[in-house]
Amino acid sequence: MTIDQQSATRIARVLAEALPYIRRFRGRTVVIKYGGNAMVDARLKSGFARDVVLMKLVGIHPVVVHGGGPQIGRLLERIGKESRFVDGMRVTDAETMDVVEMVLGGLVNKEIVQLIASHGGRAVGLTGKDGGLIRARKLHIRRKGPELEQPEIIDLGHVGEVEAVDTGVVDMLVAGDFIPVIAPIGVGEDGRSYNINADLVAGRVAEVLQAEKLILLTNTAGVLDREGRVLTGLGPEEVDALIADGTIHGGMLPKVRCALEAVRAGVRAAHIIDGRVEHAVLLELFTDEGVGTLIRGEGP
Ligand SMILES: Nc1ncnc2c1ncn2[C@@H]1O[C@H](COP(=O)(O)OP(=O)(O)O)[C@@H](O)[C@H]1O
Ligand SMILES: CC(=O)N[C@@H](CCC(=O)OP(=O)(O)O)C(=O)O
Repeated sequence: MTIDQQSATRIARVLAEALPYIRRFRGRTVVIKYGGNAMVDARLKSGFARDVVLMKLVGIHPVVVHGGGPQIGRLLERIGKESRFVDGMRVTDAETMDVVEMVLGGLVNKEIVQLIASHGGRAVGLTGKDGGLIRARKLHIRRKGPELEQPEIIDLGHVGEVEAVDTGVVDMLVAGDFIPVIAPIGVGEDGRSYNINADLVAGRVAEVLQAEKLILLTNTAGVLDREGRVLTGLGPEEVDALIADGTIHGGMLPKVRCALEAVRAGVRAAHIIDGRVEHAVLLELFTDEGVGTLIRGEGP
């Protein structure tokens, strides 16, 4: 194959820009949360898989945690069940839990594993049940309305939060040059399955692995202000204010919360980026500008 002068110059420029980042991140772990809303078409899914395989090729260790909320919603709709969310969390009764487990642990997980395989990578799909990866406990949401004296406790059914992460199985896969692909299902002490928001799982996995980066791929350009502009360099105070005035709500709530937790707990950086942009992950990793919203820890 021959390449023309213009393409050769462009490739050389891209490589020169990427090289310092490749050197910096080699041997380090990057946790990528692949949201269901970012899995929109075959071209984008393929681009995502290619990026993950390329990272591995240059010596970075990607660990994928995926969502699949819209995919769960579609199957529930087919069986005549309505989806209901509280603060971005799906209310999950026993029947919904079965659907969640089938869609996340089966359909979506294996689709991503296969996508990575078709681009030359070796991925292994896991749920939090495999190798004792994610111990969960029931999540209780507390809400304090202006008219309430005591906070109201909302029962979301089989919705969990992460109690503990044992990354033994992930470490083993990474050491064997595999790419772990994790579905956000945890198991309680009682042996019950829990549906956990994928952002929360990604954040905790990144923490325990002390990842270089946590990258959350979603369907917006990042965290947006009321005028729709992308905000970046957000710390705890800014995030609190944006939640309080309602600018950040719904599905963006668990993202910003887990990103803040992760950077507080030692993950070097957390980013919320647009999964609808082709090669968004590589643009974030390997360009000076990066993309989307950077979440920072304490201080300016
Ligand atoms: N300030 C905000 N900036 C961007 N998106 C926001 C904001 N507040 C709420 N959202 C909502 O959060 C959604 C992303 O969360 P979610 O639907 O759970 O995506 P994912 O499937 O990627 O986890 C956006 O599509 C948007 O509707
Ligand atoms: C408790 C809870 O809400 N769990 C999520 C798990 C999937 C998920 O997080 O998917 P996205 O990342 O695509 O939103 C759900 O049932 O939709």
